[in-house]
This record gives sequence, structure tokens and C-alpha cells, in this order.
Amino acid sequence: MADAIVEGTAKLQLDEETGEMVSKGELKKRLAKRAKKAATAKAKSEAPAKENNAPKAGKVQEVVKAEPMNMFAQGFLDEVYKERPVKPVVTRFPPEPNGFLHIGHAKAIAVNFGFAKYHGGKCYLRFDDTNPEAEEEKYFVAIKEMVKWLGFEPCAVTYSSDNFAKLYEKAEDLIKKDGAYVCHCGDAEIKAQRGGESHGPRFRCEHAKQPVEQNLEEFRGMRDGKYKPREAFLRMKQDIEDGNPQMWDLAAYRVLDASHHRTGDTWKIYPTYDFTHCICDSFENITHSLCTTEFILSRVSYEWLNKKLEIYEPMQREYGRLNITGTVLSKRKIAKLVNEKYVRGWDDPRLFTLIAIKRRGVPPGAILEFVNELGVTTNPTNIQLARFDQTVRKYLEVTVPRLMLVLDPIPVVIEDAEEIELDIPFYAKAPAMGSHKLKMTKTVYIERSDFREVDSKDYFRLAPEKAVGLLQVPYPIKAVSFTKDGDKVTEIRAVYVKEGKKPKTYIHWCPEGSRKVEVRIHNSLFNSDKPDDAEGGFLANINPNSEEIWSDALIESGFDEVKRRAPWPEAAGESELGKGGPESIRFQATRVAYMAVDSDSTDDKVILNRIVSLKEDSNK
Ligand SMILES: Nc1ncnc2c1ncn2[C@@H]1O[C@H](COP(=O)(O)OP(=O)(O)OP(=O)(O)O)[C@@H](O)[C@H]1O
Ligand SMILES: NC(=O)CC[C@H](N)C(=O)O
Repeated sequence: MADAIVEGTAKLQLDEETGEMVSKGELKKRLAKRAKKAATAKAKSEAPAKENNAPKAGKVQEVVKAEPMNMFAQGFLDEVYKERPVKPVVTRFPPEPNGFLHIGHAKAIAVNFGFAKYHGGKCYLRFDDTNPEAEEEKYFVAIKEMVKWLGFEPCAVTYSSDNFAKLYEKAEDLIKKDGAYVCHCGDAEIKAQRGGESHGPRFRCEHAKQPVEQNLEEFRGMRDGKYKPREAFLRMKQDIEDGNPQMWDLAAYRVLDASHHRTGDTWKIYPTYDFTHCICDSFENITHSLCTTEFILSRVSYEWLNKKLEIYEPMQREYGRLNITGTVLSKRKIAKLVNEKYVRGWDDPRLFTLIAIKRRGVPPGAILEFVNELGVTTNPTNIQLARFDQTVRKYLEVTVPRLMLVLDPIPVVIEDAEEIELDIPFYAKAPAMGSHKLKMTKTVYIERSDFREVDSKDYFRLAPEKAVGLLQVPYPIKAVSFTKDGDKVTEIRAVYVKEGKKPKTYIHWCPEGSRKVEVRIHNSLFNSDKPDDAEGGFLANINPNSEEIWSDALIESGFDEVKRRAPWPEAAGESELGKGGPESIRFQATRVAYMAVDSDSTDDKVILNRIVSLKEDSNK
């Protein structure tokens, strides 16, 4: 029987409904029984009206495994390339260094870097740093790190501010071509010129009539500090009659009394996005300037300016934003969560900034797979958190080792057991992952929830006189007695069951001497799928149980080898960096969840984060 069990445990499967490890045959039986029950229920519910084939709200639909790089070979991005089939392709990812990147930016990174890579070209990481008031060193560093972590290497890291002198020259060129004028109007006047609240007729102000020489002189005056902020600004002379508001003589330069992160106090004037972006794209010979659809109207001014300046013209095309429902991505809102201590920081594993997703333990490859699976079109993609988790789960399933971790340990003394050494595969289905030795002791620890003081017919784990298998252990055990302190069971005594049928289920355990760890189980931070729309605002919608802490969990000693061999999986972007952070120590805690080491860990204290549950949470 012993051999049969050891051999058998390698083939055990998780019963997702009960969380038990059972044999293939038993699982088949259970599934058939449940399917029958579900079919009967369905027949009953459909009897009067046969409708509602729509997928159940909140339920994850089957994720079709996408071909890697699929998003470039077909659909929108393929069309974009066909519109301008040039080589080498040159793209850029242009974040503003005014905050941490979020999951939506992962799409932008995958699109821009991926497009160039797919076509054998190159992609710049360009910091769009024209707004000195909002920029900070820590964001530059974090953004660079995230791009690398996702496995991309920019051909160069550039800064819009590196071009301040050249941009200034282009502004003078534009003035000389009578394409810009210095305007002294205030907000109310500008609004009126653009039709006002009542969308009335549009008109230009008197400043638009100024001769080129005067504009040049005044613009130089702006540069030389003759004007205070808002006293003067450079305006492009576009087409005020045009139906597109992006052509209504947009600002090109404004006076700002701010010191710039890179250029210090050199400049008193700073170019706007509308002036800067298309020209920097042109300077860098960008072939395809890919951005999100809120810039569709801006495409007209983008093309107008490069044409007017007679410089190289990149092609701008727009794809749909990626939005995740059930969380907030806005910087202002996350700042509130952080400042008011609802979360541990910008990298709290319950958030969807990229630093948070990274800290939670999600591998970069899973994020790229997620973006690729969703595909790229011009429509915004609104995705439920559960869908993201499902992709991560599938990715981890075949790439990380298995270990036993007990969240809420309770000792079981197996009276007739002797210490034995077991050889346990890291993942039975992937022999290449190898195996590790584990000493099985006379006392083992099992999950409190795997024991019941009173047995019942439909219960298959440990109970008095009921046999249950311990994963990888030669014989099942049955409980013979237990002791309590008040309501709490403090010890179970058990014996081996050496004769008879194989047990129906197997549970995980840890031997004596296992390392104590803290486990943080993260649940959704908000109760609703739309926290922004919640009554009382998003803060009133916070889930009070979004972080559960198990401070006395135990991890088996195989953890040391998993730690030594990280990153898991090896092929991800983080191994290209030469080393992974603590979060790259990933594994599946059998029957518990996918786990990763948290950055709060020290040499003495290991803290684990739940990356994702083993199955979709039933309460979602
Ligand atoms: N949710 C998203 N989905 C896809 N791309 C995005 C998303 N958010 C931003 N991007 C793209 O990332 C690039 C760099 O973004 P940048 O940091 O300047 O964005 P942003 O629009 O200010 O972001 P946010 O306001 O959401 O923090 C831009 O090309 C932008 O279009
Ligand atoms: N064209 C773009 O990609 C826009 C980038 C710019 N930094 C923005 O989001 O404001």
C-alpha cells in the first residue's frame, strides 16, 4: 500500500470546490455528480423561459491562450504597420514622470516596445518632462525599472527636456513662418474666442494680427523673463474655424516660474505637450507614434505642426486604453489611499500600480500575456480584476514549483510513525524542476480547517476514526483523540492506517522544525466593481477584509531551495536583469494559493504574499 500511495500522490488533483487533493478517479466521480446536479438545476430554472445565455456576471470566462505576439500579427497593429510598412520601425514609450505607472501603462509598454521588437526595430523610453511642477526623481527611476522588469530594453532613454534648445528654435521658426503669435489674453477671453459656453462664433484676438517681428521680440522677452506667468504665452496660429478644438490656436509655450528637474533654472518658459510631442517624435525619427484614443483629435494638430515646420513627419495612430474595473488607477485617488493609510504604500499588493503588481509577485511574463490575450483595437478595454487573476493563475500553474505551507497549523502526533526522509518533486508534471528531500517527523502540522471534532458522512478530511492521506506520506492517518484548551483544539493524536482502501482525500502538512512565516492574503480592496461610482465615494467602498494576515504559518524546508533557485520562472524579464527581487521567489502552496516573498521580509522573518488564489474566489 505504501508504494501505491507515494506513486498515487504524484497524480492527485485539486478538487477546486472543496480544496481537497483527491485521486483522478475520485475527482471524475465528483465532477460527474456535480454536473448532473447542475444540469438538473438548470433544466428546472429554464423550464418556464429559455433565455439568459449570457455569461454570469463576475464569472471568469475561459481565457483562450493567445499566440505570443499575436497582437502584432493581426488586427489593429498589423493594419497600422501596413499603412506605413517601413523599416526600421522606430517607436517610443513617452510617460510623464509625474507618478508611478499602472497596469494600463503595461499595455502602452507592450504595444510600443513590442511593435518595434516584432518588426525588428527599436523603441525609445522618452520622459515627457515638460511640466516641471509635477515631476520627481523617484518617478524617473521607477519608470525605468518597470520597463526593464517587463523585459524591454530601450534603444535609448531620452528626455523631452534634452530638446528644450532645439524646441525653442522650432518655435522661432514657427513664428517666422507666421505660424505662431504671442498672446496676452486671460482665460475668460480665450474661452470666449473659442465660442464660450454657448458655442457661439469663434474669432481670433488682436494679438494674432501682430507682425512676425513683434512676435519674435515678445517671445524672446518671454524667454528672458520679461513676463510673469500668465502675462504672455505663445499660441500656434492654426485654424480657429475648424470643427476640431485641437486646432483652435493652442498654446505652444507658457511662462513658468519653476525649476526643472534636469535643466534647473535655465528656462523661464516651457513648451506644451501639443508643441513638444510631435516635434520630439520627429527629432527621434519615430515611424509609428502609438498612443491612446484620447489623442485622436490631437492627431490633426500633431500633423499640422510637423508639416508647417517642414520636418520629418511620423505617423500617429491611437489604440484603446486598458481599464481594470474593481480598482482605482487615478494618481490622485491612489495618493489618498496611501496618505490616509488605507494601504501600505504605492506598492501595496492590493493596488494596480506596476510596482504593486510586481511586489505582489505577479511575473512580468503574465502581464504581457494578459495584454496579448486581450488584443489591441481602437476600443477601450474594460476588464474585471478576476480576468487578470485568471491569466496570472494559468501562467503560474506551469511555471512555478509546489511547496507545502500551513496557514493555521495544528499539531498531529502520529503515534506509530517513525522519522522518514521523503523525496518530493517540485512539480510532479514537470520533472525538470527536480525534487527535494523532506523529513517527515512523528509530529506534523496540518491546517486547522482540515480537522473536525465530529465526523460526518460527507466529510473527507481528518476526524476521529476517519482516514485521510498526508501528501507524499506512505500511509494515511486517522485521528484517535484530541486535546482542547477551551474551544480550541491544541493537539490531535493519530495513527497510521496500513490496511484497507486508499483514502478519498489528501491534505498538506509540514514537519516539525518548519520555518514560521507570515502570510498576507490579499483580497479585492473594494467591495464593488465600480468603486468610483459607490455611494459615499471610493473610500466608503473599501473592503475591510482586503488583507488577512496569518502570522504563525509554517513553510516546509523545500522553500530554501526554491529561494536559492529564483527567479521563478527563469525565462521572465527579471532573469535578464541578472537577479530577481524577493517577489521572484514564487511557488504554489499546495491547496492554499500561489505565493511570493514580500519585500518587507528580513533574514529572520519571511513574509509571503498571496499572488493569486488557486481558483476564482467564490465571493466575486
Ligand atoms: N490605461 C491606459 N491604457 C493604455 N495606455 C495608457 C493608459 N494610460 C496611459 N497610457 C499611455 O501611456 C503613455 C504614457 O502615459 P503618461 O504617463 O503620459 O499617461 P497618462 O495618460 O498621464 O496616465 P495616467 O493619467 O493614467 O496616469 C501614453 O502614450 C498613454 O497614452
Ligand atoms: N502621445 C502620447 O502618447 C501621450 C503621452 C503623454 N506623455 C501623455 O499622456 O500626456
